[in-house]
Amino acid sequence: MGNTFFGAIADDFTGATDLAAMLARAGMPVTLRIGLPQNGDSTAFEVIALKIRTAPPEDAIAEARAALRWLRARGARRIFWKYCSTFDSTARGNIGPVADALMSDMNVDRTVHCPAFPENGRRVFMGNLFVGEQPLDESPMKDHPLTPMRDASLVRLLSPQVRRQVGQVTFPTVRRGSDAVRDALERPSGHIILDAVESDDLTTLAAAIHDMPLICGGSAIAQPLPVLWREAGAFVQAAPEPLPRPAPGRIVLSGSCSAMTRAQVGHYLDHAAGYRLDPLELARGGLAEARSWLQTQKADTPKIIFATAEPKSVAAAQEALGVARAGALVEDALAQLAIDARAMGMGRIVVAGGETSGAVTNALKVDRLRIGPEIAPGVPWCFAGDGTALALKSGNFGAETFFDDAFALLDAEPATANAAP
Ligand SMILES: Nc1ncnc2c1ncn2[C@@H]1O[C@H](COP(=O)(O)OP(=O)(O)OP(=O)(O)O)[C@@H](O)[C@H]1O
Ligand SMILES: O=C(O)[C@@H](O)C(=O)CO
Repeated sequence: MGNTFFGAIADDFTGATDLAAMLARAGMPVTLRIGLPQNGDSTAFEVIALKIRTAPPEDAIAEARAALRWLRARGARRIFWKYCSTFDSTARGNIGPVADALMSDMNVDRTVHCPAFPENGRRVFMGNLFVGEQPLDESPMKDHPLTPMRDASLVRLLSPQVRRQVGQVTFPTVRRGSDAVRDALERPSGHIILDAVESDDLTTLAAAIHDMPLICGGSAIAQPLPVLWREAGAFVQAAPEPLPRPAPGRIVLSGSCSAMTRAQVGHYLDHAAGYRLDPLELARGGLAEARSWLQTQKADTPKIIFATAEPKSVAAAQEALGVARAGALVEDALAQLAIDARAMGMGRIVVAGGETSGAVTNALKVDRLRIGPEIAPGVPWCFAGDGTALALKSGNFGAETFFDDAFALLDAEPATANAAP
């Protein structure tokens, strides 16, 4: 048995950094692994970033199971299946199929699902997921390039994906407090969706679920849990360590087409040099022009390379090339450009988009990240072994000024990993 207490399996890379940020906020020394770890060492809080959100369900299940085996072999007693706070999934999965598989392997007959992240406007009321003031299916998530969300009812979204029953603990019970939630969780087995409207509701829920072996959801429910585990003396906490100082060169690479990223890119282009990638042109002419453009740039001036586009233009590229090929062309391009940027001395790299972040971190051969200061709720600076700083931004996270906020924070930061709040 190893010394791991908490083990998370995240379905994409920005989701993994988001979860790691919440644990770091709670003062936890968290290690973020990119892909299934190949080596034997482990720490008390492990987050494994996979890239399985849109993979075929069989592949997603196989990878999640392998991650579970790795974590349990190191002693993990709490497993967290981290998916998107906007429940991003295709009709076939992978939220449900992976949750079912983890339940079977762990031999548990119930788990909870809590995607709510009130600080970022994701709220669950009577089992319906809201983004800001809009139901999920009326929010910009309806136009997501890979996982368009066309329903807001979590029961209806999850039921076709799972073999077990789907139940609910709704808002009136949550507002009656942790004991009421605990009582309500005694009865049903299967998948139980939890309502949460404000961050206080997450604290209520955490007190009711902190001893469950498997928790599924967004990152926010993870923030109130460590304090409860620490009070119970469940793990030994390591001291924070200083972080490296990355090379000052900087670049933003954006493959996210979310509404917020579009606003952030627009804002940054007011004062940064920009190069737009178009999947149709990439298919025709390859990447040479973009690489040449990058070579003309100075390392430490603000710059952005982006495929970020309006839904109409994304749809046109997808129609011509197919969804997967359009996505892969952009991801491969940004991955190669990240390699070029790092070779040019850009040690501060902001990536927008979960799939895009997966492609970039894989290309940079990053296998482990330490967690630094949080730029915006759910987006921390992360530090690779060679000192490169990466901020992996979920599509809809951050303010309009996010890219400037990110670099300003790093310019100012004395940098200690996982400092307690
Ligand atoms: N102009 C474009 N046309 C077609 N596809 C694009 C275009 N730009 C980006 N893409 C693809 O759209 C997908 C965007 O997914 P990604 O996960 O990177 O962003 P996101 O969904 O906004 O972020 P998150 O998952 O963190 O919310 C990627 O596969 C990307 O390659
Ligand atoms: O939960 C979220 O919204 C994010 O961590 C995410 O998963 C985006 O890909």
